[in-house]
Amino acid sequence: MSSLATATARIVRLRLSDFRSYHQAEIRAGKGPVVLLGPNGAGKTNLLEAISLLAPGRGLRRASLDQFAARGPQGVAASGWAVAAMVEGAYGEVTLGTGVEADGEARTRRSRIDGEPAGSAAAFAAHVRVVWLTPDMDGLFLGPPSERRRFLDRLVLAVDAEHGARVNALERALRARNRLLEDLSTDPRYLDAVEQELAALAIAVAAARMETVRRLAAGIAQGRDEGGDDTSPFPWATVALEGEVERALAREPATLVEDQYRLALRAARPRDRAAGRTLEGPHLTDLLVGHGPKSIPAGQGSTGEQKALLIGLALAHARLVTEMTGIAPVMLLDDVVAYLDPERRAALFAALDALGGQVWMTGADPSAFAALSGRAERFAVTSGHVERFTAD
Ligand SMILES: Nc1ncnc2c1ncn2[C@@H]1O[C@H](COP(=O)(O)OP(=O)(O)OP(=O)(O)O)[C@@H](O)[C@H]1O
Repeated sequence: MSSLATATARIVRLRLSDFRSYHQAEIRAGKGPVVLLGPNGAGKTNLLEAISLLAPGRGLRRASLDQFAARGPQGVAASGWAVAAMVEGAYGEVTLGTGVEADGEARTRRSRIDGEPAGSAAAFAAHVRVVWLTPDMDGLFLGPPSERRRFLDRLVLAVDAEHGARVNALERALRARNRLLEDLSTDPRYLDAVEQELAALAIAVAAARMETVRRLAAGIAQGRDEGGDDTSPFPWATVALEGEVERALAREPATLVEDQYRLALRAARPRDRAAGRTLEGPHLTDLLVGHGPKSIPAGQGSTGEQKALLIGLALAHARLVTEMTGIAPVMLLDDVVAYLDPERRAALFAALDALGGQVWMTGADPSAFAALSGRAERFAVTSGHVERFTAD
């Protein structure tokens, strides 16, 4: 894409303390792609997960806070944990830290920028953006819409750090409405108030998702215009949203759609009370992905085609993040390379080079990264330890 900015944000040092399988670990990375090598269960994904906590949210496994603290041999968890990354970026060097303080009074996650308290990891977005692809995503196109919604919200979050707060507020408002509906003695005015807030949040969430999907689709179209052809190893995708509110927003002004949705909620109270949940709204939206060259829904492609499509989508997303933020994101590719044939591997490495951001990849077999020859920074990961990979 011609408009790609050249700024990058690289993690030059990553430090973990009592995080997952690590008591203390440090990685110093240079300019090349980082390759983490080790057998299954060695702790490679744990390292990527630590980096993913530099992005807003709960990281690439969507783990709860108590899962991060390292458990000792007796299963006793450390009282705190920390991830700290020195990032070399547009504003020079900055240290981003996140974790739970040991023996801290409240067991809440705190974030710091150069030692100063930051609101949350969302504040890191000015310094670094992180995009990831993990084996968990393999079933994305065949799985339930909730998984694609989560994937979609991550896409949005990478370009709009406030999106997470918006989605959480929407979920809270939905829970509040469902609770009020359950109680037959609820004063309808309470419901009016909750539904008003719910409608405003729903429209904000839907609009943010639509904007990201529109930009993503435009970026994919531009990539095709600039020479991406239908025989590319990572096929271009069609992306669209399927939902009532989105359909209305495509036609009508947001204020009108908000009113309509609020009235629809009011009219649907008996139905939703009987169902025990709210049966209409962007909390049920689906992300429809298609295999562009084949003109079929993504889920109808072969396993390999779905994987290739997902990689193509991740690359398109990383380009979008670069275009919108001016900084190429750090890309985390967990167990992606080993499954590709040599031609696709080479194509992936070339696409990552073109993106220009820092890449962290994992694999069990060093030969899968041979095409990177001397450029990659390789580390051997064993249970609880990371060191430079030396065996050749
Ligand atoms: N809180 C924790 N404390 C201690 N160990 C943990 C904790 N959470 C996970 N582990 C351990 O980390 C290991 C898993 O690490 P990880 O998922 O990073 O492996 P991996 O190298 O990516 O493996 P694979 O190649 O199979 O994907 C497991 O042995 C698991 O028991």
